[in-house]
Amino acid sequence: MENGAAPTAQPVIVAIDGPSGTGKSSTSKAVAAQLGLSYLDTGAQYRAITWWMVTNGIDLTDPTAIAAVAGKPEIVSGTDPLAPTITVDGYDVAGPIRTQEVTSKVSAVSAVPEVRTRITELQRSIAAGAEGGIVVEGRDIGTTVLPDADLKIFLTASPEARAARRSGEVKGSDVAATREALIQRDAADSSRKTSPLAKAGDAVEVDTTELTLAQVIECVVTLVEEKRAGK
Ligand SMILES: Nc1ncnc2c1ncn2[C@@H]1O[C@H](COP(=O)(O)OP(=O)(O)O)[C@@H](O)[C@H]1O
Ligand SMILES: Nc1ccn([C@H]2C[C@H](O)[C@@H](COP(=O)(O)OP(=O)(O)O)O2)c(=O)n1
Repeated sequence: MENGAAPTAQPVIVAIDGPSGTGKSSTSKAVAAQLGLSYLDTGAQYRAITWWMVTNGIDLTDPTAIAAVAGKPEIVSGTDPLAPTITVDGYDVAGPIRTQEVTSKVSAVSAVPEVRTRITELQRSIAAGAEGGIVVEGRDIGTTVLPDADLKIFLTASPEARAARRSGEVKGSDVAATREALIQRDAADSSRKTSPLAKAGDAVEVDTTELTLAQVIECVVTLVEEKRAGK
């Protein structure tokens, strides 16, 4: 410190990407809570805009129809990792965005460039406004939304582990069917033209297949602390 001022923790921006069921949400929330950072679930935003389109009867087989209304819904994300929230036009959609119908349609909606431009702008403004720093999780955060993030993590896990985790959340669900649906959604998200699901060249890849959630959290917290210490 040149002028003798006490060192302060710089706001840190952490990008966590990866396919469904790799542990992005649980890890990001816990890391943010532990380190006093904000938290943003970008998948919830794509789910929210999809929910609005379904509710308003938009033809989701027609990208032009989706693009025409992409600017209409007002999506607001609350970034407290202990109580994240999401509303559309003031309506709490935390529950409705997790239905099977929304899950099966979100890849089609999120592939439309006008949707991505709109949601990406929103994500960047939330990250810029997070004074203490933020953990942002999604599919294209390290590659497109926040390419200058201080730390980028790419989580992976075998399709079997991911399907077992997801089925564990829904009573009576079929692991084989869940696995097929996950694989299909990954393929759609990875093959779209605009900012597909991809690992940034400078991201640290963590395979969580054989790790407990606590181990993944510890690993990411250590990586953030090392970054902050300038290692
Ligand atoms: N390493 C892990 N081992 C076992 N279960 C996990 C692990 N990471 C996450 N989970 C569980 O798997 C499910 C999906 O995790 P989630 O964080 O929602 O993944 P994502 O956000 O990548 O889709 C949750 O029920 C979560 O508790
Ligand atoms: N940054 C992001 C985040 C999610 N998406 C899209 C693609 C994903 O299939 C859906 C839903 O994401 P979400 O993270 O909620 O999915 P899971 O809960 O991990 O199954 O949104 C995206 O295109 N870009």
